[in-house]
Amino acid sequence: MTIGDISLVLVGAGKMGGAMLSGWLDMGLNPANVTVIDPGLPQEMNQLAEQKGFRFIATPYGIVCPDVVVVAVKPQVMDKVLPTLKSLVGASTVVISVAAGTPVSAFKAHLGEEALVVRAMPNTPAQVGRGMTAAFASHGVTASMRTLTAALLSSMGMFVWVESEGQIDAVTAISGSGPAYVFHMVEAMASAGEALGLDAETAGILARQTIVGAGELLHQSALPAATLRKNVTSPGGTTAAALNVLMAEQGGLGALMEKATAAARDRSIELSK
Ligand SMILES: NC(=O)C1=CN([C@@H]2O[C@H](COP(=O)(O)OP(=O)(O)OC[C@H]3O[C@@H](n4cnc5c(N)ncnc54)[C@H](OP(=O)(O)O)[C@@H]3O)[C@@H](O)[C@H]2O)C=CC1
Ligand SMILES: O=C(O)[C@@H]1CCC=N1
Repeated sequence: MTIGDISLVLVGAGKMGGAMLSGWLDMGLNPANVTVIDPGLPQEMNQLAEQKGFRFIATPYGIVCPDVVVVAVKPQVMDKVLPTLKSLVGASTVVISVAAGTPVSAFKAHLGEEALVVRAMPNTPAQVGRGMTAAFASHGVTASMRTLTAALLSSMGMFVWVESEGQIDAVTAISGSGPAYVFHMVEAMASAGEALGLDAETAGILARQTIVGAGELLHQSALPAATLRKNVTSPGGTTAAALNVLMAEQGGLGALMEKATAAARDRSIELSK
């Protein structure tokens, strides 16, 4: 089965649901086979539905056993949303949840023990085909369903399976939330540029384009990040002066990143309770 043949219901048309949907439509998902459910009927998604030709409705009604149901609502509303999905999930429907925290057991509790659940953790660069998604397939998900899930999730960037559900908490902390860390780096570099005397507009352009360029270089180059870093760093030069601060064992970025990602991982675990 190719992505063009999949019948898909997306529950939750917010930032992540919308990003995935844009990516999938660009990659060949047939809009005629797509239904999006979101009670708020957000205006932006309404316009996209009219433009692309998929069905956009407020409540799950008149949908029978799609190949895939993707759940992209906040973990906090999951207990309210899942009971409304029981009637549309068939024996061969794969339920792919992208929610942080919500465990497979919560899906089975609402949809039935036999429900075929995949927990996936994408990120918003999926919107432009540069996503990173990792997923865990629960008991009962067959090889062909894994293939179908992998086809869908790898269509929006890179995709890997993880072998235990617990690893999804770490994935969430690194690649799920990760784009926000990079966007914050742009903000921090722009502020630092202003502090060094650049005007706000120029500092913003320099910071943003530096991250864009470094990201594209990482994308196009086969070299490890450490080598690309060394290629910028002249001995005794300006980069080395900055890296002495950023790579300091005490108070450097490494220690800060460990602390930040541990906080994200812990929050993911908390959300599962
Ligand atoms: N944003 C990200 O980068 C990532 C998010 N995720 C996960 O994706 C999920 C969604 O996050 P995000 O997109 O950021 O959140 P958003 O709030 O942007 O999106 C959630 C959407 O679900 C809608 N919704 C609420 N109740 C229902 C319902 N009963 N049926 C259908 N839709 C409903 C919300 O409507 P309303 O606003 O009107 O309540 C909203 O449009 C979360 O579980 C999050 O953990 C995973 C990876 C990355
Ligand atoms: O912030 C969150 O909880 C979600 C999960 C990963 C990215 N956004």
